[in-house]
Amino acid sequence: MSLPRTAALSAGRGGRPRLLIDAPAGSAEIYLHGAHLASWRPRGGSEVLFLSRDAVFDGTRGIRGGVPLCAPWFAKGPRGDKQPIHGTVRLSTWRLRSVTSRPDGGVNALLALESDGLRFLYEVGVGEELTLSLSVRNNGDAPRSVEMALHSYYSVGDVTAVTIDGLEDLAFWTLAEGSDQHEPGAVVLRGVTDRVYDVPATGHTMTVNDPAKGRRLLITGQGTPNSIVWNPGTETVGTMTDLADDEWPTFVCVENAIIRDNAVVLAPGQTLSVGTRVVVEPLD
Ligand SMILES: O=P(O)(O)OC[C@H]1O[C@@H](O)[C@H](O)[C@@H](O)[C@@H]1O
Repeated sequence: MSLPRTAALSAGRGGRPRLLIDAPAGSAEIYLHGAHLASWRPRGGSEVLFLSRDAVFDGTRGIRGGVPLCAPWFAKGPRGDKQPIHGTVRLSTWRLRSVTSRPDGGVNALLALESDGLRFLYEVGVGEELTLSLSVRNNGDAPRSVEMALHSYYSVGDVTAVTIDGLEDLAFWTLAEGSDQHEPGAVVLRGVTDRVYDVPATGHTMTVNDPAKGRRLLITGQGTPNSIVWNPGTETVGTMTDLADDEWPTFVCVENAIIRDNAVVLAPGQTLSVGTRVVVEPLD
């Protein structure tokens, strides 16, 4: 496979193969382990994604930060009986299928994975905007239940000062508060936050306002009727060996997903696609 001059395959952290993209419209780093986007910078801008300094790159677990892919299930699956947590694809080594330059100065990278009768394709569009498109096809001969999440970790200046627009009055559930919770106004993160929202599946935008970095992130889902907002806070950060104790204020996970009651049963030959688009703007 030939690569454009704006991309190179090389050994990254832990000697793991990763694709480096340095194109006129933006740069990125994608590990083949988990098809894990670990970095994205629009040209002239700063890093958008969070990556823990304690992230593990030995292939035994998902990389803490960036954009882990959760599939073919999320957490322990719709019935709570699946392992490993968040599915197998973030632990699998993907194949790089193609890397192409775009006329707008961006680059598209396409990765593929065949796993347990499912064929995954993942396109990462790197430029002034970030586009992530993940599809799964049931290549087996029996129906398969599938969940997927683009588990994005965004770098923020101070998570306690962050507000998230676009989720006001939408129903969410948490383990602590139960289901069908509602909150008026923007989401403010106070302590451990782990919410699953029901949102319009396509074209719904959430805005992460980050005054400490002076920017906002506009995150728009495609085929994703759930959004997850997660930050471990001081309460749970200590239980995580691949996240440093002082890092929780510096990121927020805002995930586009299709999980739980929205899990899809794919007939043989059927495909399910989800996506996310991220745009960075200065905060006025
Ligand atoms: O530690 P993991 O498996 O990467 O999961 C991190 C978090 O991922 C979030 O999506 C979940 O809602 C949280 O419950 C979970 O703690």
